[in-house]
Amino acid sequence: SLTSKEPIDIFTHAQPLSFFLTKVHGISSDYNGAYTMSLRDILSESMGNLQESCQFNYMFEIPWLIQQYPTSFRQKPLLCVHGFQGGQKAGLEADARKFTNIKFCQAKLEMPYGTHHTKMMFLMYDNGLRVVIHTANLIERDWHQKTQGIWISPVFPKLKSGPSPTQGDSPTHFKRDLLQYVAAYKAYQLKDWQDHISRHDLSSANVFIVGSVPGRHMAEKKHWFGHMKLRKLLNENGPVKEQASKWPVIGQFSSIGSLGASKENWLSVEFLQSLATVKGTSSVPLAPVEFKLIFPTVDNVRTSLEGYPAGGSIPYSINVAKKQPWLHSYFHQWKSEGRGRNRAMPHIKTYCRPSPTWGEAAWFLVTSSNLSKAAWGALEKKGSQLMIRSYEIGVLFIPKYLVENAVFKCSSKVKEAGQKTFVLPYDLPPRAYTKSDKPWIWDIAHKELPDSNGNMWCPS
Ligand SMILES: O=C(O)c1c[nH]c2c(Br)cccc2c1=O
Repeated sequence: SLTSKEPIDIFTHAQPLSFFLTKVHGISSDYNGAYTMSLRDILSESMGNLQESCQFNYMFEIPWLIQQYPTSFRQKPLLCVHGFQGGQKAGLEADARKFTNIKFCQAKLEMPYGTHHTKMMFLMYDNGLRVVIHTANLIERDWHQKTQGIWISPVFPKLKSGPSPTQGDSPTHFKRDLLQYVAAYKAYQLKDWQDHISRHDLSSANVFIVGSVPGRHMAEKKHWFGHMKLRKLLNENGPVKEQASKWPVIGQFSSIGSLGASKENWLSVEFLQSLATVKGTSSVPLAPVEFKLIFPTVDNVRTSLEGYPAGGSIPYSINVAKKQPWLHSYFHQWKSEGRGRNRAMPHIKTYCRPSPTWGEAAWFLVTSSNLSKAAWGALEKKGSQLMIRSYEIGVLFIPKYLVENAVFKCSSKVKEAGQKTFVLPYDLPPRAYTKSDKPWIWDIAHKELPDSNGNMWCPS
């Protein structure tokens, strides 16, 4: 059982799955203990003596970010990797002017409508390298009253031999795939971090990387990124057909892109085909697979801790929603009674394959990728190439690399969780929208019912 509240003890107690939610202000402390971390916790001295760090993200509040490091670490070299251009890039650099230890790397975004969504930390300690992959922007609001997901690696020790792209890899090829992801930036500012990674022993990594990099990926590269990487990983390491071909698939996210005029355009064929892949086949799923999507209702947002402003981070726009009414029949409410987070709106993105009895799961993915073709990729030219617009990254948990079973025992009831239970961010089974439920759409005004803070919502 958990004794102290020291971050390193929370970390140790959560091994080997090492999957956390961010602490939430304003809920019972019962739900801010085991399996939860704040940014200060992650960066704390108890987790390691920091030498330098690298923060990949989409949004940054520089002074707030520096404040989350312990005082003794605030002058250490910090590289911030972003996708901003023009005025936003200038604004970011201006905010960091007085912090002489901060450098920037602008990720190239050559595909229109692409963004740098990836949320990842490289933490170099005096005794090794730690990697964190998560879903929160480096802004206070993202760590205050939302549900966010975090995977934290062990501290990877330095290789006694010199740098190597292959030495110190894990059965999940974590080192190969992380180096491949970082190399895709082709950015000189990342060279030192590529070197750091190659000099460390990542053989204890027990999750797979599922990343996205902008571009038109062909031939073998088609399976390196996006939903085709997930398809490949599930083809090689997924559940066997006999066991899971009738199990449902869950998608949970905080934003949605244009998916086409009907489900066949992308969602239920191309995307679901990847998510429903079982070992040995990536052909069209034998029996139709149930696909359940978890996306907040207007009422979920209105009654949340933040109230309607929570919807400011759930950017589903009416112009996109009106083109795809067919999508909303897949939707389920945000419910997280087990984690005490019914009112902490999701900014986490997760995908998983639970059993029909909801007590087990064949795999679980936490990622920056929302439900969009920009993030996951869309096949082009008769499926010969995968077109991706944005940078994304997530980690895939496969039972046989983590527990002695072929499936995870899973539950959101954190108070009942055993050591080997996969503690979920939301309740299963998912709860369907009621007749009167509407999906949250951020540019629709709400002037009738006040939110939990007594305010209305008047987007301009
Ligand atoms: O990568 C992310 O996390 C996000 C990307 N785009 C956003 C927009 Br557009 C509006 C509000 C919030 C977000 C956001 O949180």
